[in-house]
Amino acid sequence: MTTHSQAYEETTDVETDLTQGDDSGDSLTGHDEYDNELTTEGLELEERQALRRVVGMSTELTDISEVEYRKLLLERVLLVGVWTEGSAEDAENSLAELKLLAETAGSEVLDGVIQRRKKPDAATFIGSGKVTDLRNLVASLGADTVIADGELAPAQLRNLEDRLKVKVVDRTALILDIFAQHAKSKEGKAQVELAQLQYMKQRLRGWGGNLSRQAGGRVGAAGGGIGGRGPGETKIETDRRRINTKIAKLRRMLKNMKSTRSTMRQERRRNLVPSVAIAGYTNAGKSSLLNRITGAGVLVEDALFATLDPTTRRTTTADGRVYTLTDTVGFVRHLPHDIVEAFRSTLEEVADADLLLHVVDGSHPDPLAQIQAVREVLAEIDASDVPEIIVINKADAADPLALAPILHREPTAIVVSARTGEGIDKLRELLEGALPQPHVALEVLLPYDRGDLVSRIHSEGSVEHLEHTGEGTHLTARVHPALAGDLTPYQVTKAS
Ligand SMILES: Nc1nc2c(ncn2[C@@H]2O[C@H](COP(=O)(O)OP(=O)(O)OP(=O)(O)O)[C@@H](O)[C@H]2O)c(=O)[nH]1
Ligand SMILES: [Mg+2]
Repeated sequence: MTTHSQAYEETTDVETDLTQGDDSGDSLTGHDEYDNELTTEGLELEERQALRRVVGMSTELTDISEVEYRKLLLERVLLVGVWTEGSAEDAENSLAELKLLAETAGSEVLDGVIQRRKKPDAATFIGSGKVTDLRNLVASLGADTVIADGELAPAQLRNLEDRLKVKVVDRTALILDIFAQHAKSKEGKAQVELAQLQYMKQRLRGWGGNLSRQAGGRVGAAGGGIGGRGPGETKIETDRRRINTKIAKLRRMLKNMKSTRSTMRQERRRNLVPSVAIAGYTNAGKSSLLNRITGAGVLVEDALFATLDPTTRRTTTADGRVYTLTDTVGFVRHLPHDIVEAFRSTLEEVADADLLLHVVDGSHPDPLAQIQAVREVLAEIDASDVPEIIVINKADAADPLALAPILHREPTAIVVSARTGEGIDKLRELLEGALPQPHVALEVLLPYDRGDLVSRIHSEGSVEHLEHTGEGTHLTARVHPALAGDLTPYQVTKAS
């Protein structure tokens, strides 16, 4: 018997009953078998309460341009998951992560329940009989929102809201909400808004269906004008049109921003400055690592998705070669596709890098799953071919025994702690060795009045040997072709 007491201190009988058994539900055929598992003793008394109208339900889209939807106002939430595959522990980890996400979004998690099913119910996500029990639980806890650990189809969302009588939100909407709260730059905000609108557009039917009923006989939406009034369907059509217009506008805006960004990138390319991107699961310590390596003061927070805007810092190798290090948005399991799509231009930073520091939280209960999830996103943004160094962070907090399986799977991984500095020197060494080497190897003798060229070799190339002689500075180095051109007059011999 497994319980969720780890993640949810206030574990109820409900969830323990739902997590019986220890492997995938092969023997389970239909949802009816589950309908009596949820024990609800003592909940009958709450029956009447369950039907009460919960404050904060009204989420009618009055003005699309405000993306009202962004303000989910999740307050007292109940989490619900469907455990379809993997171990009980995996299912619990997933719900524990959902709890972190919900808290990051600013809500108070009252409880979490998991139902063991072969697959989510097509109509109601959890078994249809379970919905009644869930409604009782919602009522007894006084929850105002239910968050489903997955992506709900519009019909599932509508059905659940109808029956639970509280707002229902899925994992995707929750992540979008966090992104909306954290986006700071103009580009970041536009990207999130685009993702939200796309998500909302697909669900307009579901939301609209509920909303038109909620709106009752009210006349039209504010700003809707003559065309905006009338029955729900018409309003949905109006909303859809407005959303499409807004989406097109955001796309244009982002396209312009993207070209600025790629100009900046091209500039770096032209100067042949190697670029290193720090990628990894959210909260793995990417920003901390950037700070530790470069001394940058990037925001570090024990929150998911603290960083949405990529920060690039120039720094130098031990031998003075300049490279850039970019901190990026964190990844998460099932990162909503709309987000990946919207953040594509930001994520191109990763795909375009010469080297990837893939940061993993060594103190996390399931670091290998994190690595897997990150690699899935990397593949989605065509970054699978970028050379990668796996950096297992938080060594100070991790159980050394827990690190063994990761090192076994990823033998070239390096263990560090951005907090204590452990392993950082070794990481720098590894990183510097993995930077692309300039192609042209040469040997030059530079007169002492050409100190400018000596410093260029240091910052743009890599010095293999340096000696001060009577006639000037004698250097063997590798440099990029443009610099090699400038050095030709001083060349002693030329290797290939
Ligand atoms: N114990 C320990 N905690 C760490 C270490 N590195 C980072 N942290 C903590 O982990 C949390 C997340 O760190 P961040 O650097 O913000 O992580 P991030 O990967 O940038 O997170 P997002 O930007 O939210 O995706 C913070 O509370 C850090 O203090 C470490 O080496 N050891
Ligand atoms: Mg960060």
